[in-house]
Amino acid sequence: MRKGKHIDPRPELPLFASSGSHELVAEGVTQTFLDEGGNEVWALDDFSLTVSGPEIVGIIGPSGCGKSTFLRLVVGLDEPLAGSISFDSENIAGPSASRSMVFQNANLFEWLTVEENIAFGLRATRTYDECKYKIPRLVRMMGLDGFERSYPPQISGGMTSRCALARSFVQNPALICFDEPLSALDAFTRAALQDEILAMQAIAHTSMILVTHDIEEAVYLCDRVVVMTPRPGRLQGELVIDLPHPRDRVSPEFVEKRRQLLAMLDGSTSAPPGA
Ligand SMILES: Nc1ncnc2c1ncn2[C@@H]1O[C@H](COP(=O)(O)OP(=O)(O)OP(=O)(O)O)[C@@H](O)[C@H]1O
Repeated sequence: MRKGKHIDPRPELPLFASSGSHELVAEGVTQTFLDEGGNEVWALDDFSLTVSGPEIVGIIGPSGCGKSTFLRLVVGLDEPLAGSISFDSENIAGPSASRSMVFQNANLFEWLTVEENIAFGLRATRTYDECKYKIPRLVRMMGLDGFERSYPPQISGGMTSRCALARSFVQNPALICFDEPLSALDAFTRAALQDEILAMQAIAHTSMILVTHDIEEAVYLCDRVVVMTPRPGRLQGELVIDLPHPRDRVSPEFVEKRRQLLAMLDGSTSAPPGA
């Protein structure tokens, strides 16, 4: 057999092995910070959210209402001041390979190549040797062939996002948190990456939480969208997006969901906090 980077070295081993039956339960989550002047900033207040199974849940809300704060709590980078967050009935006490995050700026390590970035989580958890067969597959799935040995400054914004997406999937997470992952991309690349996310989710059965400011992106990708109030972030409302995939962005049903979300967001920004 001819050897080369396009040959799958371990075709018998699974790339993803999620049962898709996971559950995140956040109840009454409250978080505060101290600003530079030592004043208390009330970021989240009594915020609750449940994400069950392989669904994509969008979170939208005014700037500063605590969306990123919530994602950091879910992936275990911070602890809530009050309330609880559990994943598969276990209290979240820190980061775990079962919950990954894709940041707005991709956060690739500039001193590592594309394939080393994708492999980073495997090395960190000492599972590289048994799981390195995934790297060429993820490279191919994400259209990064030929750029495996490139460094982040040498690749385009779209490739950077693809690399971050591949990295988020490498440890077979049950839940991925996306914090405005596509906001820096042009409309064409963004639309392509939205389809990549849907394709990966269909294969991996991953639960996803997507923070976005883009109403159309929320309607295109999500099974339901929660709308938050201005800071301190609370639940303002929720909209189920029960349109079949692939979604047609100009269909009357799609446009109507977009209108409903916009109306909810308008209500969120015009209502006084706590109303
Ligand atoms: N580490 C921190 N120290 C101090 N204040 C913080 C910290 N992290 C967040 N905040 C504050 O908490 C509030 C919520 O921030 P967060 O980033 O979660 O909002 P967001 O909804 O994600 O905003 P955006 O949509 O603009 O990204 C903001 O007022 C922010 O300044």
